[in-house]
Amino acid sequence: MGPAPLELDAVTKRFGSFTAVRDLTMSVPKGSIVGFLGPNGAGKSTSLRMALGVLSPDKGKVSLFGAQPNIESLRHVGFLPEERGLYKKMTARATISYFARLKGMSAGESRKRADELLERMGLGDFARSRVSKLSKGMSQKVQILSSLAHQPDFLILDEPFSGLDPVNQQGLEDMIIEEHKRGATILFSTHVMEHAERLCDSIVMMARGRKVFDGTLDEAFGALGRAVLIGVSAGFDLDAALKPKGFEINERSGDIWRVKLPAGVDAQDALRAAIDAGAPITSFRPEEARLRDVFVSLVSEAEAEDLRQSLAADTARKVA
Ligand SMILES: Nc1ncnc2c1ncn2[C@@H]1O[C@H](COP(=O)(O)OP(=O)(O)OP(=O)(O)O)[C@@H](O)[C@H]1O
Repeated sequence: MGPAPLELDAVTKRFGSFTAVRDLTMSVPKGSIVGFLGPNGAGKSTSLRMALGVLSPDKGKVSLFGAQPNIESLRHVGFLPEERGLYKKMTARATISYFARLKGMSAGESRKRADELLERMGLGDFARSRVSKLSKGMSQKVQILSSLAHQPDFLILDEPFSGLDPVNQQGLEDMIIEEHKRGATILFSTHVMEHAERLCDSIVMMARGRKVFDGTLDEAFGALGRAVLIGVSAGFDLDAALKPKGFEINERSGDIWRVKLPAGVDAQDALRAAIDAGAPITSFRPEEARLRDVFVSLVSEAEAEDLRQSLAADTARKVA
């Protein structure tokens, strides 16, 4: 099986007194597609830079194919950086073939591969156009193709979907699936949950430099808990009616209430309890959890925890 493409073991990265990544442990197993999620500033790009050896961690250990990132292991990696940048005067074809050659492909092979990839991404007619003549989305596609032209074993894509329209986002999803079928392991960062939902085996979620979740999609939905949405006629207090029956309501939108389902209790039980309590029910729908909900819930928990810790630290300072 060989070593995992990537293992981060308790890595921490500080910039001055600011900790961008704190004690992050994660693993990207061979053959997986892992989504790396988190809001702006969560520490995703910093972690990916450490994975590639562009930044060194202040603490902890990075292992790329079983060793510290080095020239040999990096040949097997394709990387799309968050900061985009291509040589404006080069043609699309020359750009892709140049990056493939840097990673060891022969000149002839790299040109053939560039043509193939440009055709596949709908850019066949622009193969000989200079990058300066391409639209923003087109040059983004050229940059993505440049990262995978040498058929890497491990693809690390930092926000690959940003800057692409919905049709091209779909094209990129298809390409990621193809790369995976070819045998590549893939790690990509995003804050668009839908891509992760469709593509990933597992996800790692970050907030404020800390890992807040690491597991499969099913486990992520499990972390959120199940719920049912019950609509009642205006003015009825469903919370007051269901609380004595052991149900908890944490959200409400107009007259639609989100009733949490404790373990072992299903949606029908909540409906029955609401009817028994005399609720004038207008609608009933078991909630279909989305990754977006899990994300919002875990990120807000992490933010609340941060706030609690800083208030506690403030109080401790004042007392001292
Ligand atoms: N070289 C640096 N010097 C100082 N601070 C930095 C540096 N690089 C990143 N940071 C800070 O570290 C934090 C994490 O940044 P990072 O780019 O890793 O987040 P991210 O999760 O990739 O966010 P985004 O989705 O916005 O790209 C941010 O607050 C950022 O300002």
